[in-house]
Amino acid sequence: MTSTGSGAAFKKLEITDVVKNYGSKCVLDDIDLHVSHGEFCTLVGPSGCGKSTLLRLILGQEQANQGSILVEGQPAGFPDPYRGIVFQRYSLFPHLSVLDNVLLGKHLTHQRWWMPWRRQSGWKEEAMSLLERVRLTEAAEKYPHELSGGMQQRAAIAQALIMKHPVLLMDEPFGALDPDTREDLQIFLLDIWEKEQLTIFFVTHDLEEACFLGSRLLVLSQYYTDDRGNDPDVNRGGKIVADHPLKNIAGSTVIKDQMEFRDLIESVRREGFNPEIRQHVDTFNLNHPDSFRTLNEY
Ligand SMILES: Nc1ncnc2c1ncn2[C@@H]1O[C@H](COP(=O)(O)OP(=O)(O)OP(=O)(O)O)[C@@H](O)[C@H]1O
Repeated sequence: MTSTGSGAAFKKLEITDVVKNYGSKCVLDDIDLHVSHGEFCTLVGPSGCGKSTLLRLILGQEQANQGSILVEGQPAGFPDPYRGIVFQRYSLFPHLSVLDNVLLGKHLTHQRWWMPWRRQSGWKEEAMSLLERVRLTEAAEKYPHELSGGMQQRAAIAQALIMKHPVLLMDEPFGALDPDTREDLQIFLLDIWEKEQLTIFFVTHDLEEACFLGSRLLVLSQYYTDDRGNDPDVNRGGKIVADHPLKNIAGSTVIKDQMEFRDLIESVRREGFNPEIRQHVDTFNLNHPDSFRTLNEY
């Protein structure tokens, strides 16, 4: 794609009729989705429904078999500074200090092979200010193994933020953390999302986390029916079966105790997680204005 470089304002990601197969197995079956600047999309679904695959397609790490993924109207192509990713683990290099880990992306994108490994003026200040933002100033010269899991993920977020990727993709970034650290980082991420006006695509197994963090909740599932009927042998890939606009309140977890919030979690569970309950494609509750479904021919 034609990149406008990191830090550019992002307007729209358009996914249309996307199909992804691995061999004869259909993993994603006709995905249609538009994501606009500033949305915080959380993506949930049963194991194996294709969440990480969808993230890899958006990143450009893999290519769809059919359909198109456009970023600013250009084919998503291969990974570029437009899209950054934070994984559950292993985003940090163990032999680099926290500061050097944060600076790594700068070196890789700006340095040439004939240049010595040298920080350019301003980079260190920028990295230190981000480390302050993620509350890791004291840990700047430490190595990843000297940090707790929560600190490592905060460092990984700083590593992604320094690149100013217009779209931040996060694959279970808090999945390995204890509940308190996880909630702490949820609040932290909401705060950064709001202040930096990021566009985030966040995969999680935790429905509470998805309902709490997102401005938009997407449910991807292989448990649905269509005109092919209920035959379990039908090679059914994941589809977006629900798309809910959400109202999140940055900085407050009070919403987690409210009945409406608990009800939403239960309805999401029914919509996509129970193989015994299968909606027909015609009844999907895609009630977000940027969600739509093109018709399949079976
Ligand atoms: N490179 C690959 N080659 C073959 N099959 C793959 C490959 N990557 C994923 N798959 C298969 O595609 C399906 C979807 O995998 P994916 O990891 O995207 O699901 P997921 O929803 O993220 O799962 P989980 O919630 O368990 O992490 C799985 O059946 C998986 O085995």
